[in-house]
Amino acid sequence: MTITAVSAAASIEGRGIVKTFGGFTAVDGLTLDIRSGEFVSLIGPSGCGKSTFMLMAAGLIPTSSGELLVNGKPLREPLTDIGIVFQDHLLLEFRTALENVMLQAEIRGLPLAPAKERALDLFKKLGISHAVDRYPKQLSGGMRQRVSIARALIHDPSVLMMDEPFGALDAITRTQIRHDLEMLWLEQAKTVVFITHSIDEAIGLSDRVLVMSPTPGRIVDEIKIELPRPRPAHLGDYPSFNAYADRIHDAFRRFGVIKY
Ligand SMILES: Nc1ncnc2c1ncn2[C@@H]1O[C@H](COP(=O)(O)OP(=O)(O)OP(=O)(O)O)[C@@H](O)[C@H]1O
Repeated sequence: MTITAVSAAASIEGRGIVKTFGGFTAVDGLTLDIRSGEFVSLIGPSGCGKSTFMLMAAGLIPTSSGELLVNGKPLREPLTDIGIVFQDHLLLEFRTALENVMLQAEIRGLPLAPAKERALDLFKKLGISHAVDRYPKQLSGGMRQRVSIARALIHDPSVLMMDEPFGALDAITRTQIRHDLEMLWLEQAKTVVFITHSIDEAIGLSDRVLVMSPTPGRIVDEIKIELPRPRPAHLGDYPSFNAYADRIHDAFRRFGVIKY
């Protein structure tokens, strides 16, 4: 099985990023460095500007001030070398799982035979080979998100952005899909920006967790996660997991997001 060569993973830097909508400041002076090939989670309360940051970092909406650099170059237009997974799978109901993934290849004008080979390989690695010819309504929520991940990776992008991709899934499915994503990332070495409300998910997946304040969003803590990979389903097996989780809870307590 051949897989298209892995493109170099991109670095993303934000320097004093501010985003206002009318008179409302959604993101306020966000500074961060996401290194090439790093898995970084942004965790923060609802409405703190996580998705807004992601859309800016993807070049889909402009910053109000501050600068975003991708591979050291100012970001001036939408990134194309990127795959995005949202909480909603956004699959076309009239296309099969494989056809949904191939749509990305078709739109990008990729040679279809190698793209199909890569799609089938991704389906296999994501444990959904049996579902290639099924339509979205014939898939479980977890399977649909796996198809969304395959669609985001079919063109071998250097950045994968994921906005609460597992937010609508049950806890058991989340535990397995988290592992599958980690294994895929270990193999494919993309830069991943992962937005989540889940402390387990952030610690279970990330090299670094960036904790955001309530609105207007700023980074208030940065936690390097030094747990071996692949990480277990039960993260509490590591005493340091509890220390990382406490630190995130403490940040939210400081800002009154958690009151007990
Ligand atoms: N296009 C827009 N126009 C006006 N306000 C907006 C717009 N987009 C986002 N906002 C506001 O900016 C703030 C941040 O929104 P954003 O969706 O980035 O938060 P979030 O942290 O991703 O939230 P959640 O975790 O609930 O998804 C919110 O108050 C939201 O209402």
